[in-house]
Amino acid sequence: MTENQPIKQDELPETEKPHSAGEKHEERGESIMCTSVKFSNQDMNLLVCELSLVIEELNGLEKEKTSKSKGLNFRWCEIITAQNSSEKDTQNQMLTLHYMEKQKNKSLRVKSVTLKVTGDNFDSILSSIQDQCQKVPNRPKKLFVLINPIGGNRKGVEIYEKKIAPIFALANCETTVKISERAKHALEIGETQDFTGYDGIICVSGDGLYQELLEGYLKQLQKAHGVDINDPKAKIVKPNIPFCLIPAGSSNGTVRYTNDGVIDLETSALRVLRGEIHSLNIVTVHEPGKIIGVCGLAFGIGLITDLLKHSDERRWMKKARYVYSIAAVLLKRRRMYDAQVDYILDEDESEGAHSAQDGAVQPRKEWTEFNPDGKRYACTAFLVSRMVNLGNKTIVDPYSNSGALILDTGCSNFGFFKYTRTMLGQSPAGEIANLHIKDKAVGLRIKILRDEAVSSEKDKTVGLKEEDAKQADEEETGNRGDSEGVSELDNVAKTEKSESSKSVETVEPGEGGGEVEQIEEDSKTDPAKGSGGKSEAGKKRNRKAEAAAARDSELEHYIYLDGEIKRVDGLEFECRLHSSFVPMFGCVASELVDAKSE
Ligand SMILES: Nc1ncnc2c1ncn2[C@@H]1O[C@H](COP(=O)(O)OP(=O)(O)OP(=O)(O)O)[C@@H](O)[C@H]1O
Repeated sequence: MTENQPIKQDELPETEKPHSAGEKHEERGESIMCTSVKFSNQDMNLLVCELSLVIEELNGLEKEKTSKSKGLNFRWCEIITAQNSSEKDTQNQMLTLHYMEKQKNKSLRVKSVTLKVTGDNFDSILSSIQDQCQKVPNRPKKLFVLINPIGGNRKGVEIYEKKIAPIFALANCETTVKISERAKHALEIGETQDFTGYDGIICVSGDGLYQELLEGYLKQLQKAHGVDINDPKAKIVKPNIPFCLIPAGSSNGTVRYTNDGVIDLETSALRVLRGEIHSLNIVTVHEPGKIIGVCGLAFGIGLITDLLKHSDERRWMKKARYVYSIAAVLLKRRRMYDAQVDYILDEDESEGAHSAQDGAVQPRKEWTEFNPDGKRYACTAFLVSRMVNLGNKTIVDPYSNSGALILDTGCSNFGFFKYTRTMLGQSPAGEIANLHIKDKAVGLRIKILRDEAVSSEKDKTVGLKEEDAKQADEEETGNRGDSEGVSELDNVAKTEKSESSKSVETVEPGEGGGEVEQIEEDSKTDPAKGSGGKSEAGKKRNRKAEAAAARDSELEHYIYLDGEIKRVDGLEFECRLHSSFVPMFGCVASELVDAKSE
């Protein structure tokens, strides 16, 4: 495979196990060469065929008609290579076949079998097998490898050297290996590296490094083709070198979705050799006039960002920070924001609002405004893949031509948990009050509106630094001590329990809006609490209100991109989904294959 050849997609057969020689016999194709071998102490034939490598009993063809013959039938994509292992047995000509085998848990493992060649054409049979291995469609000959040394549990380099490099070496893949030296280094590498001649780009990392490398590479590609990547309507050029992620990150979402749920180092490396390629959607995220990110999993604003930022600031709490932040943000400081949201749906996928041929954005539909009363949101998220409802569970289809929008206009905590469980593959959530799901989304525009009254209140506090906002936050959640933290978590459980016993509760828009509204309300009835209040309690409340407003203004400037939070200056974003865009070594989830064949 060379860089400019079209990638042969989805060409490979679905099964991944060598078959007994009698099964699927028709799939072996024409015989190219044959020799006699000893296998399991039996005299057998070794046949190099067009489609497969067959080890079968002598006269297997005739025998097969009457009884099931012993032996194996490997597709070429399953054979890694063949080696001369005669040095282990100088009296005989020994040939070792290295192949991949699918395990019960869907992972792939390297296996070997050694045969004594009793025929007199040892050298030619060996080179014939090696030739066939080189001809496997999409099996790379030259790979570019980028390792994140600090991703996940910081073992990227060790993982690559011990587990991955030997597999690529076995398959005679030439590799160029680089280690990212700092944050965003991958972006620079993507923009500047000459990828000519590479048949695959391998990221030994989590999702973050891969997204950075991809973004840089896309920028390089568009520049070379004179396409303005900053324009959300531009037909951006697709990469034609397939990617693969070796899961060395923390969450490894891309690997999960593209590898049938298997997050396993060896399996990912073997997927590269197997050469099965499917293309993933991406979403480009733009501010007016400029691209600000590329995502392969999800984009979000609001609750999802607030949660991540809250927990990021408490890294010292280790894993407990997630539970703590969920409790703190959901129960105490749920922020609502005003926004105008517009979207485009790909309602007729058969015709395709997006052309799968060139990845161009060709929406046939106009933007539709999503217009709930009051335009208030707790969260807006754009999932890059569709969630497919399989009845008893949901599954992410990363190869669908569209994504899903989640518009939370103030759903209850229980609704939020219920939907989160759905996204993790549990049973479909069904209707949830104030949670609006738009399936087959291909475009999203968000403009955060800053209400004049609130805005002027916030503007007064703009001078307050982020630290002041944090301090207010700490006053509310951080300084209450462990026992109170625990009791808050208890409350989560209680809330969940009580809410689960009734029908989904509707939260009025603004109810979760935090303390600002509450204080404004209080000030109407209690002058001491109002802005003119002179009492110490009143002043303290005012200070807290100002700090909370500053914090909310601050949070309005954070967006969520594939698990990372990013600070941006503007309040207006446009997201465009580019379907079937990034070629990725992987497979289709078995449940989706089953569902489609039903
Ligand atoms: N040498 C380095 N020093 C500091 N940061 C780095 C270095 N190399 C890469 N990074 C940064 O590490 C960040 C996270 O990388 P990555 O996604 O690989 O791991 P992760 O966050 O643990 O996994 P996941 O994204 O799956 O949760 C990226 O944003 C990247 O910029």
